[in-house]
Amino acid sequence: MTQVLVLNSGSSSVKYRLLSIGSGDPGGAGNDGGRTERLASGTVERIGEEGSPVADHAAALESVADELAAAGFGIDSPELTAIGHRVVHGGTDFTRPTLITDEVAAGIRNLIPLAPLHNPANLAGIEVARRLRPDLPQVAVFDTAFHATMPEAASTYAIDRETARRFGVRRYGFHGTSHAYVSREAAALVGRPEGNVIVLHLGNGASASAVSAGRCVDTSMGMTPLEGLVMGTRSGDIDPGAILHLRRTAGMSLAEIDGLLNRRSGMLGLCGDNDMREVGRRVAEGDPEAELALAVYCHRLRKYVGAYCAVLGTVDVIAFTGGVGENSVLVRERALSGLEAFGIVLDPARNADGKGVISADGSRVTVAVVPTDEELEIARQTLDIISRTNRG
Ligand SMILES: Nc1ncnc2c1ncn2[C@@H]1O[C@H](COP(=O)(O)OP(=O)(O)O)[C@@H](O)[C@H]1O
Ligand SMILES: CC(=O)OP(=O)(O)O
Ligand SMILES: [Mg+2]
Repeated sequence: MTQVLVLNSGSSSVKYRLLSIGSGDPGGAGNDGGRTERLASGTVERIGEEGSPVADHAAALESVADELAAAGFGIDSPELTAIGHRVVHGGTDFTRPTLITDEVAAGIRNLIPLAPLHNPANLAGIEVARRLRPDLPQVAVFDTAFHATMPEAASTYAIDRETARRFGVRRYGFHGTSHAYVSREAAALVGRPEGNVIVLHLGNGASASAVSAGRCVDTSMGMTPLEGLVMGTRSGDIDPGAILHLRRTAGMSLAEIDGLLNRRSGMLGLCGDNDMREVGRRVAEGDPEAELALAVYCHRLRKYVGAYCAVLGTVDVIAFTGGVGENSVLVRERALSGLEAFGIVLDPARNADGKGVISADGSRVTVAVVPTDEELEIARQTLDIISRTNRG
């Protein structure tokens, strides 16, 4: 048995999970034959927020170590084999899980301008974990990796080629660990591992992907995790002309525009709440601001579903995942309403239940709720790299 600690350091939280993984499962895809056991897990939240006891990521990692110790697992345990880290942006340099060295850490640091909300947090987690356990192999698993196989037609922005090349302006895509895991699970659910899948990962950040035979062919996030769907605090798609207008005519600084689009937009900007549970409550009370916010959110989602039906040609299964995707009956219902002509028909009772298949028996496309498990996927990929490294 080997133990792997997975750290998913977000901008304001650190999720951790300690897993025991049987030696027969060195991390490959597919089922783990029940050999994987969750020993401990948790989330340290509200990092750096006003009044929070957790000042920064270093303090958060100390809390993680304390919580593990309280559960009977010291972070200094000799049984710990490796630490796997989620890293959001891998750029073009990192398209596979990578053993972390000083050079790799520097590479992740160089990518901060492309993911200013995420890479600093990921890096902080890596630095503290390496300080606590310099003896252990630590592996970075990149959100961008799964999307590296996107066709050029999907990854290329239609701007001057030379400028794009010089400054790395292209589409990378994110949440790849989740899209990889969920698309595989969804394809298996309908017995079509080579099938076509649309994954809707709806968390605080949100993205859609179109996956064919296990390969990502398009995704809604782009060069940064700002493009695409409406999110908790991010705008998603917006006319770049609007940004020029805010700069030129409204005189906003780039920092102000950055703050606007990344932190004061999305559901928060539209209605003052970024928690979909609260939005749902307000919609039930007939609150017009919340109603418009939900309408914008679901309209954008429906557009991407339609677009990815076109990109894929045929669709076997649509999978909802992430905190909103797994829990919001309302979002699933609104996003897929009116798509009967596409062969997409929900079963209201199954949708309300929200477990597994939620489409009607006659629906040509299967719709399912598929809980994501980024931590398990990161643990598998971490062990996979380590066993490869050990084999030479
Ligand atoms: N029961 C629920 N109904 C609707 N939304 C929910 C529910 N539970 C959680 N959510 C939403 O899930 C979102 C967080 O999703 P999650 O995947 O945990 O985020 P993260 O991107 O931080 O991993 C929040 O917007 C929250 O409102
Ligand atoms: C890339 C991204 O948006 O991640 P998260 O959903 O964790 O913010
Ligand atoms: Mg998430």
